[in-house]
Amino acid sequence: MRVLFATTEMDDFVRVGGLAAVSAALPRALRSLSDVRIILPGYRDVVEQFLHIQIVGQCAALADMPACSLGLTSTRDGLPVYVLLCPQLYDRPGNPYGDTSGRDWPDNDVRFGRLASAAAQLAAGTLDKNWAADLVHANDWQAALVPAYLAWNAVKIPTILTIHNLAYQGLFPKESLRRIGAPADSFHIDGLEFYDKLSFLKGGLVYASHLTTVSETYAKEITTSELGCGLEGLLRRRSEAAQLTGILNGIDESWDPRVCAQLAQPFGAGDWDGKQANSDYVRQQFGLALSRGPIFGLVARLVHQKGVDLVLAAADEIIEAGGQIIVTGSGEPDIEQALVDAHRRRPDAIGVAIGFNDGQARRIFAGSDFTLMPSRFEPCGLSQMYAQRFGSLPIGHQTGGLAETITDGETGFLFDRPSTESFLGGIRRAFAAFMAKDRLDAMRRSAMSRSFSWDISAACYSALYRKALAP
Ligand SMILES: Nc1ncnc2c1ncn2[C@@H]1O[C@H](COP(=O)(O)OP(=O)(O)O[C@H]2O[C@H](CO)[C@@H](O)[C@H](O)[C@H]2O)[C@@H](O)[C@H]1O
Repeated sequence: MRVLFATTEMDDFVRVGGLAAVSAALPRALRSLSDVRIILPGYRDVVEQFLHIQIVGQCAALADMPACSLGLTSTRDGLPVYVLLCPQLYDRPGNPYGDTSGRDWPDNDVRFGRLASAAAQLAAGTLDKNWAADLVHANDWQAALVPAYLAWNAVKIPTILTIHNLAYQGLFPKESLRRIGAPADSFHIDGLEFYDKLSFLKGGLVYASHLTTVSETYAKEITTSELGCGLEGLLRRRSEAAQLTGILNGIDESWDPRVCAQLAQPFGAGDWDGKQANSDYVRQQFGLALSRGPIFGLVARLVHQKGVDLVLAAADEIIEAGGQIIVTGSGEPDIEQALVDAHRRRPDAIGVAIGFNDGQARRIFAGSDFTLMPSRFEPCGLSQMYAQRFGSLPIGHQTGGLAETITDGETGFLFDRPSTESFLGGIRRAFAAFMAKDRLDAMRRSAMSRSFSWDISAACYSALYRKALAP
């Protein structure tokens, strides 16, 4: 079975958030089950990392989308990667979605419309004379129009769209329709139109043969007005037609503190001196005061979803009770600034590293006793799984994937509502566990024994692919 996996981030080359980790791990987990190939935009950072890209096809210009070429290359371990080469759109500084100061590129409609229409051509077999896809697996709004371009070209290939986060929809003014060469009659309530705007995500929700999201809980939550972001009606219909499935993400095998080379000292369950060496390391690295109290880590994209404001509201109580806080991540400038201000107020107790570095994140999971995840919503969440493997007990809001991957009182703590009071309830329970050494030992062992392997998820996707091909 030939599968085209369309994405805009992949840990090997470029990452903004959790999508990059999934795009690196899931296709690899599926490799033994199918011929999976990735398609990625040829961002500057991506192209620079390859020594050789073989040009396999040419895409003609379409509306405002420039002509471009399609290259084929592979990762070090041999996973085929198609790279869409269009320097005019992708050869820019900054991240995949915006400039160096974090502003979205004004032509993101054209940038990701180009990706989607090229991916549709590739899947249909008209770009690379040696390859076509039996099925397309598109991810998030950036690739959500692949099923739409296939439908507009009357190509009948089954398509799966995975929603990693419904809150990002790719909304553009009506005029974008012409810029991306979409048929005028697709601007309709049963097509791309969303409150008089063009929604890339909605295109995928309407045209994909099957939808998935990254936990069963979130698959239910997005059919409600609370978390459906205005798309709940459509999602409810697709769910009722058995066309919306929740498949939990996994994490890759590198998340093993016994062999992780980036740690100050590797350690396994029960080797609490080894874990302590990692705590000493991060405490010193972040310039925190010497302390025997717990360290609370926060590794997240710094956006409203993640409830960083709740962490700031809880900070005084954490510190008064003898705890310290270490945060790393990047995101919205005002949230980054609020964290920097908190650090300036209490440099002895709050450590902040703005930016994202995988090694740094791993050292914080290894050195912290608890990981804070007061996300308002969380489709799946990866940090709480990384944290458990590294013996940092997550304190998470009972939502989405957090509710499925944290066992309350056994591998971490769940709290009911995304409010400071409810969150503090979870934090107080964590302090109590920290004081009871036997309980802490048992919880850490239990958390660290979780595998969160990709194998189960990969088997679910593979079964879904097979079903889509033979309905
Ligand atoms: N700039 C950055 N700042 C901080 N951390 C960064 C980062 N870039 C990458 N990361 C890494 O991404 C992890 C966070 O991933 P999550 O899955 O928790 O959230 P995200 O909201 O990005 O992903 C969305 O997609 C994933 C994948 O499906 C879902 O799990 C999740 O719920 C959904 O919101 C961190 O642990 C870190 O390792």
